[in-house]
Amino acid sequence: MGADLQASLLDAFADPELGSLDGIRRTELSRGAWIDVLPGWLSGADQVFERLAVEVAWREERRQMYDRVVDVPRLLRFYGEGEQLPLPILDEARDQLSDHYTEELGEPFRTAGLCFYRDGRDSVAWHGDKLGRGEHEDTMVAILSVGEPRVLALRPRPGNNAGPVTSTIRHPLGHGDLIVMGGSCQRTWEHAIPKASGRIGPRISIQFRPRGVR
Ligand SMILES: O=C(O)CCC(=O)C(=O)O
Ligand SMILES: [Fe+2]
Repeated sequence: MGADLQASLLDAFADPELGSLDGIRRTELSRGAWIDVLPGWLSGADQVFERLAVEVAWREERRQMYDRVVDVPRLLRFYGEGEQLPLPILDEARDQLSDHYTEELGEPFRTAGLCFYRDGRDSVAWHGDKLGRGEHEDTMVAILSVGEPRVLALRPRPGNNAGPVTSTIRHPLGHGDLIVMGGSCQRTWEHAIPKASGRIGPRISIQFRPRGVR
């Protein structure tokens, strides 16, 4: 049996567990934005994916796009402040992130937004999480990814005399990986999960945010 297959079979039975955040690595972008990345933060991620896929009351949403109403191309569930999260490991993840970033962020992570990408046709268009404070203040959005690896793309926000967009970053997010977008990232940069072609399995993203950021 190959080592990869053996590891994935073991993972299928393992209870979920978070590693230390000490090994997280920062990349400075521009204009005060940065990303911190830690591959494989969550082990036993198979169980987390399976349970979230089945147990969460996923919602389809529709949004006004210019003169039409269109389906949002992913399923959603938002857990506001104080709402019970679907799995204890998500409380652990939020609390560990709050501890790790306490000095730099100055407040805890409080909400959890979940997205379910059913296949490669599901996506998120370019945006910053700037409903609320992200538009004016530095903040952080931490994303834990489980399931099919998908690319998180980042680019400087167009306009503001930003010049041509030459610096799109395509960051692959795999099963159990963590990325934290920080500093001015929500207002000076944008991010997206582009559509993907080929046989793309489902992915669930868990985004932790402080109060008033969305
Ligand atoms: O799926 C992701 O990792 C990103 C989702 C996202 O950007 C959002 O919901 O604001
Ligand atoms: Fe976002």
